[in-house]
Amino acid sequence: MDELFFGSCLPLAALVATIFLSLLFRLLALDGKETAGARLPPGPWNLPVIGSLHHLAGAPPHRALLRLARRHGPLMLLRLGEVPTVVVSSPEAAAEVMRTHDPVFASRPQGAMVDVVGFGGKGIIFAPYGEHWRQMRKVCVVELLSARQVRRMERIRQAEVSRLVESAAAASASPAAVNLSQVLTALANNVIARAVFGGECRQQEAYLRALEAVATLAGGFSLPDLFPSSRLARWLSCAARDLRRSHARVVSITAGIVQERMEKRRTTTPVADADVQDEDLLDVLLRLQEEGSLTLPLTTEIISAVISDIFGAATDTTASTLEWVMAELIRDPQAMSRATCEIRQKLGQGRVTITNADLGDLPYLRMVIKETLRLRPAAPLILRASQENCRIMGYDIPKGSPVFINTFAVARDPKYWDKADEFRPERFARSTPEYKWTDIEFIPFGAGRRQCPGALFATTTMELTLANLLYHFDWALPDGADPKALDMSEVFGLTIRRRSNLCMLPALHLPH
Ligand code: HEM
Repeated sequence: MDELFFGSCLPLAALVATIFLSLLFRLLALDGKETAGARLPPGPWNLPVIGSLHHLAGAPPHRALLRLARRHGPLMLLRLGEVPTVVVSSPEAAAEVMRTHDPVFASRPQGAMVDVVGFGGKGIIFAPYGEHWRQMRKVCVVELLSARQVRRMERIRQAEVSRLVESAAAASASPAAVNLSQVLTALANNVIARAVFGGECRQQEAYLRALEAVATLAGGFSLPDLFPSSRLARWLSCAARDLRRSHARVVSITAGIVQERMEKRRTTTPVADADVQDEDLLDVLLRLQEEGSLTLPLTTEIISAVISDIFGAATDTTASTLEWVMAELIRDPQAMSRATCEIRQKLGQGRVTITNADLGDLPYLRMVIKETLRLRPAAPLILRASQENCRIMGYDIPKGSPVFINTFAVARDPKYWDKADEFRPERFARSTPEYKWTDIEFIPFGAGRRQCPGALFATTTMELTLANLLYHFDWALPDGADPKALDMSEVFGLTIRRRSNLCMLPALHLPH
């Protein structure tokens, strides 16, 4: 169990020993009382104090939980520290949680770290299911991330992808490899930053750095979340302190950006229709605030929280998926060749600019993205919490239980997926070329009321980027390295990233 897991600055053994006595009696007392008479899901054996945590050692949590599910079943109860946590690992169990009982599980777990990252529920991702969440969800779906808004962002995507193509073209003239991990992260950051702030935000770099610090600290399980009743755990945890500090920086930078924009809006001529067309997402939120048309007032604090949530949800997920796509393709020359031929044949020779409108009929490219999302879901553990007592698959789930939906396990269920561990984009040939994301065995964007509202935004960016990378370049690993030996290990954080940077050599494709 590594530091990332606990986000703490003291070794695990010392911490566990220190808090052991203060928790042991309370835990033993609770175990019997709260679950009397209930038929709880099965799970692995527990140790005092740390509960089931030792079962998660040695592998990223989504993989360790899949291993446990194969032994204990699709609905498990684990005790993570002192928190009884339900883990869902099959399409059937996911359907019960995210469809049949969706409203019961439409909240996210609360906790010391989540409260900080989630702006105390004022944003959208960690907002409890209720009026505020409903309103912000509507604002996201109708105003910020609608199909119309995604189309309007075309210019931004184009500009950022062109920048990426230019830098890869420059690299192709030298022996240097392109660090795809870096450039794809920059691309995802810039697309979302320009969508939210427009083109002229001075603090963008500082903001992204502060957000990255928060994401690093918030990834994994932290002592305060594992031992919520222990003041000692809170006191000992550096992660919580560091997180609060980094988060305060995000809040202060966002407040500065919002304040500056409010000033600018006050001093410029009122909105005409043409201006509305040019609004970035911050403008949209400030316009809604000025109009005062929402049921609950849209405070500046809420605007800051929603903006940070969109950044947090959009950047690493998109970048890491693109990285994995390129890594999977380089390891599978047949798939790489098929995807590349498809796009080159479809677009013909000599195209400088490729737009999303050009990508209407590229079924294989979409299959590649879908298969990558299945094998490498950016957010493999979806967090929910039960709002009332509920029965799932014949087991009792007590009110307030955190629930992890392991989308990674769901997308590897052998009942639904043949040779589930292999990268085989063709398996998606059976479905429509549209992204419907309705099959419960394939839920990289979640399902139900809390399903990702940014799926269209993400897939549009990923398709355009990938199409450009494959149309303009042939790719290889540096120094003639064997693609099969490429390091594919993962780091578990807020998203699943590659442990090592993905560096590849682009060769500019010159049509014959
Ligand atoms: C490959 C890219 C992405 C993946 C894999 C992904 C995945 C997810 C998942 C699994 C959830 C939780 C869903 C649930 O509870 O059922 C989620 C929530 C969310 N995502 Fe995404 N996402 C991606 C990109 C984006 C983008 C680009 C945006 C915005 C521009 C976005 C905005 C959000 C928001 C606001 C939520 C919270 C929704 C709520 O709680 O009501 N995501 N995403």
